[in-house]
Amino acid sequence: MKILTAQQTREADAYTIANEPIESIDLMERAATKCFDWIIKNYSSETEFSIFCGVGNNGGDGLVIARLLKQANYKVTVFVVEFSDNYSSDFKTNLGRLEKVEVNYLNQDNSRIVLRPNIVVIDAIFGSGLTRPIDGFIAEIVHQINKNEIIAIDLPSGLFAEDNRENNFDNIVKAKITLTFQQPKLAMLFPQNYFFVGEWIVLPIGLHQGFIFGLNVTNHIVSTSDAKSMLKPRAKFSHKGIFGHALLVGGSKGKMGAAILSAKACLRAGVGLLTVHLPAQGLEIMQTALPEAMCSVSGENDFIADVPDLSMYSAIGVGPGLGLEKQTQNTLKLLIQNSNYPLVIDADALNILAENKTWLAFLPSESILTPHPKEFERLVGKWDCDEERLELQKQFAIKQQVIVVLKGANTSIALPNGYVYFNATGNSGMATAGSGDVLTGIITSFLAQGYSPKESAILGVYLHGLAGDVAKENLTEYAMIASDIIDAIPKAYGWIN
Ligand SMILES: NC(=O)C1=CN([C@@H]2O[C@H](COP(=O)(O)OP(=O)(O)OC[C@H]3O[C@@H](n4cnc5c(N)ncnc54)[C@H](O)[C@@H]3O)[C@@H](O)[C@H]2O)[C@@H](O)CC1
Ligand SMILES: [K+]
Repeated sequence: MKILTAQQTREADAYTIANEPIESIDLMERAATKCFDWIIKNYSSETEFSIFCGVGNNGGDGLVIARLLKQANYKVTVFVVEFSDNYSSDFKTNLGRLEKVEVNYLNQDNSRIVLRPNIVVIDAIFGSGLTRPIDGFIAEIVHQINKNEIIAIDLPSGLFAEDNRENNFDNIVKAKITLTFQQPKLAMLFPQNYFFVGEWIVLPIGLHQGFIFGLNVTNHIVSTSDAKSMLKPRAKFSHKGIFGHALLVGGSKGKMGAAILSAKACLRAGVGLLTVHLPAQGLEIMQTALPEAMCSVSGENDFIADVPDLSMYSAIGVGPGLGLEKQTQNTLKLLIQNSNYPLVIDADALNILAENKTWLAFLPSESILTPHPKEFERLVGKWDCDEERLELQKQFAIKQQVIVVLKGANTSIALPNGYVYFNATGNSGMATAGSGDVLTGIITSFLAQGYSPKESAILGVYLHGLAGDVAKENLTEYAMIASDIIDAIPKAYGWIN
């Protein structure tokens, strides 16, 4: 699904109004009704709401929500934040439609409000029309409402939809929930903005699909239907050769577990055959833990010191538990030089690359690198904010012609053409030892099965997160461990299909 900029959203709104049988005022009614439906499902009729409305169309949404909540017998008070006397036309119309609701006007001379702590605030001061950071009396209002529980409409007021580098972070609404129209905004996907956005929920409002289809957009979010359309059916008369033969290179003394987790995930994700190349001491451990995996044994006992014959594999993943021994580093160099197709590179393999940056130029194109933020920093240096981090990620992917999977909440996947896909599955329970090894196994599995590198990265990250969500449901995000994510892969496949 495309992530439109605020400007593109305005164009899509305008195009929809011009080309569909819907008036602007009715589109507002539709959008606000979606919010109302969500609110009444999640808040009991005892709840008291104070709705803070600007005088643009975001405020117009707030007025419609006020009317609908009042009609449903909720206690509602409206505060109009008069930042201008130029009310939008749909705002005016909806102010006229509001009946039996107390309306208070706040402005430069009168910005004092008294809010009891149990009141739930609906924030409809600014949406995508914000043009400069909030200041003055509006900032004072924001500070006051931030003490209460807040549901933000479209965007938390004060947050720009894309780039907040020039913003004043003291004057932004801190929502618990953001009900956003049609698609998440880029800023909502940055960890730094979680503090303001809270959980976001997308409410489709039926913007013109043909128009959106034609837009050139670099940022995307992976939806369930995107994942579903990528997943290939398994033909009835299949044999294991059809689903590829993966090679995983990993493991060293004390770190065999990482290789096992990766190998097990690779098999669970559906590869036909798997060989693990590991140090001699790992042979018995692997064969006992995972009888389904074949083993290729390196000459050294404690670490990997040579590259096996690569001719029979359809994909290679390297890194889990690899260690940083000098001979292992040389092995990685040889692997990069000798592989004719993209590699999946993770963990210690990334750390070795960070120490030997000249090797980056020799990576097979479309190789998939899966760093967490610290590993990515070792590759590209420090950044000041999430916007800058995204820029570094894109530039790295374009320059090296690789796919960069930057792990975290909303893992982002940058492609060699500069396009970025954000993932929305997963939870904080996945911040646990071995979770990354599991991801490497899954992505390598998809590559081996014949998925393109782009599909392997996107689908791999999606399935990994979804399996994490299954595990959370069964075990809570406090108690789940990486093996649980592997065990949850079958059910996660069921959720996609
Ligand atoms: N047909 C549509 O266009 C739809 C729009 N919708 C709503 O409309 C919103 C966008 O509405 P608008 O474009 O009217 O924009 P907003 O309602 O976000 O606010 C726009 C006004 O705020 C002023 N402003 C911006 N930053 C300011 C600041 N820091 N201090 C003081 N004034 C400032 C602008 O000059 C402008 O007059 C969306 O976020 C969404 O909530 C929805 O109703 C769905 C349909
Ligand atoms: K808002």
